[in-house]
Amino acid sequence: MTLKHVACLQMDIQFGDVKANLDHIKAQFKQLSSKVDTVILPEFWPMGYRLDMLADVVTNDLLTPLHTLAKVHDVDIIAGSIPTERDGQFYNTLPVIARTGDVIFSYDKAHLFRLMNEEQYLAEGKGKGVFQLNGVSSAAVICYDIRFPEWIKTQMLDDVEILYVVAQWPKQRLDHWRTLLIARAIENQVYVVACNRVGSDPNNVFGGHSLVISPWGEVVSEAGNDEMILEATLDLAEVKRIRREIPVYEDRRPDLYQLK
Ligand SMILES: O=C(O)CCC(=O)C(=O)O
Repeated sequence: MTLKHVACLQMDIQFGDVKANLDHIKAQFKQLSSKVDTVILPEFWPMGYRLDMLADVVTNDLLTPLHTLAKVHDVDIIAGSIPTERDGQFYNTLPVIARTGDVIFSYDKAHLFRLMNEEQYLAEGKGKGVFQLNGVSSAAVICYDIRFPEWIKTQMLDDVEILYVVAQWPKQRLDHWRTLLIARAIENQVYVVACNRVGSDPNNVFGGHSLVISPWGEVVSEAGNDEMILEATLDLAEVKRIRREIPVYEDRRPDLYQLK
């Protein structure tokens, strides 16, 4: 299968209101076109950056309704992120839910964003975000992670063709968002599918501009500042074509790279 049709749910997130956010997502799934095979949600969609609520939010069963949405709509879901708790610590966790309803993978945000106090509430993830989805080698990271090209490259070396990014990226640094995402697409020759939120919370205004970028760095589709569903078709044959044209993976010189 070389064609994929993705949909980013660029939504506003009600601060601390898990039920309202889940209801909104359920309503948005009813608006998807019949072509969509993969849906992407934003970071921390259950409650936004209401980090003092983590202990309360983790008591909600958020996966069961997502399993149902995946099965009923016959789509895979890159489920933004939700808070999880393990061994007495909270994580910013991105679950991947297959259309069968199974959680096939989950990734914990590796780089915690001090500007939003994440390090005071959350533990750092330790594993890569690489998984297979319907035979396509894919990766997923969360927001601030895109500022670390060596982290992204580490994952792309597993033959990744699509990089999913889920975010709550503030409007005031929207130029960084676009530039970093386009650079990650060009330097890794991958499709980038990035879902941001809109709206505001007591501390930030969020920038929207969810993006789908080709492995050549062209913007395939871009949202504005409003709530919307951003749909786009990816032709994965392009990844192989571009890697043949400019063989950056073969031309790498890891013997020269000292990143410690
Ligand atoms: O890196 C940035 O400017 C934004 C990062 C961010 O908002 C986050 O990781 O939640």
